[in-house]
Amino acid sequence: MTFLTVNGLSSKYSSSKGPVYAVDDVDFELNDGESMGIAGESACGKSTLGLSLIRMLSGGTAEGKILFDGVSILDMTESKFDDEYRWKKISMVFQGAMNSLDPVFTVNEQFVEILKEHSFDGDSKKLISDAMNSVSLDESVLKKYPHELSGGMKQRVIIAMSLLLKPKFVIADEPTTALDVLIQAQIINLLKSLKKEGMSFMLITHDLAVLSEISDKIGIMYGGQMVEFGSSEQIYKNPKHPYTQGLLESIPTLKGNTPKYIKGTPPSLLDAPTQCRFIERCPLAIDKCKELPPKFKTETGYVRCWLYEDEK
Ligand SMILES: Nc1ncnc2c1ncn2[C@@H]1O[C@H](COP(=O)(O)OP(=O)(O)OP(=O)(O)O)[C@@H](O)[C@H]1O
Repeated sequence: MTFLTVNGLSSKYSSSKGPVYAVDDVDFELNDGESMGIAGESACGKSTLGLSLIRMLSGGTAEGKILFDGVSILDMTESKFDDEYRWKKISMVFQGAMNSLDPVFTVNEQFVEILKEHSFDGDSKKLISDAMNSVSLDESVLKKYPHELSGGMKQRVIIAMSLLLKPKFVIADEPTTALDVLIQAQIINLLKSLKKEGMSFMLITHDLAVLSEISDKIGIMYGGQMVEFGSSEQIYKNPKHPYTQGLLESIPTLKGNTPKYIKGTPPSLLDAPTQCRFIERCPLAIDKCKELPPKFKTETGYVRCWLYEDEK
């Protein structure tokens, strides 16, 4: 069963230079138990997509359709969304959040504070203990202050906080960035085991290699658009968009192949898209690319590239 349907999602910020088109006309679907990876270069709209889903765009607005278990969450009042959805059904691990744990409170005090904010009046000890267990942290950690924890432990605490109210869907924005590779692997394994228990993730990262482990589906973002969406198997084995191909070729391999890089820089998001966003950097660009490509259907999703027009 599909639990998340996103259709024509566009999110804008206002800035002194005019609107920033951070997410433009994004579509995707996720079924129960499925997880999704979002990859793309810096500033291509990945975090904005996640923030749109949890309705936490500061200084921004989102339009389009987001159906969560069949209910349109963009049409709902803020108080209904806050009471029933945010943190309870959909939660988010914010980018760099492990550095924002409050240094003067113990881990337990920070958990209790979250529950207070949600006016939780049930068995808070059990809820906190469940969250700690789900991230394999010993309960002795609850008495510690953030400075007494390693980076990996802090990140687990942050993930435990996002799981506290037992959400179905967790958006994890760069949860492994700034961690060493062994700790990165631990965090990915943790997400994998939570996924086995039925939780769905949206894992946002620059790093396509990290996604392969837990994503059933992958969305590749470029210049605010999801330029390709499909099953992770298809994206890895048969990437269609020249940007996806370039991104995959830029992953270093142990075989010693020199990783390629994509020349040039991404477009400014201050201009609304009128042509293919990748045209300036695309080795396969044709005249038609001066028109904005629609989403062409692929075996498992879609690609925004004129090269696939005839495969409609
Ligand atoms: N609050 C804001 N106000 C104005 N512009 C913003 C705001 N937040 C983000 N942006 C702009 O929106 C665009 C997309 O940013 P976003 O953080 O979503 O990208 P990202 O792909 O997550 O980047 P990174 O990988 O570096 O985290 C960028 O141009 C950014 O400068």
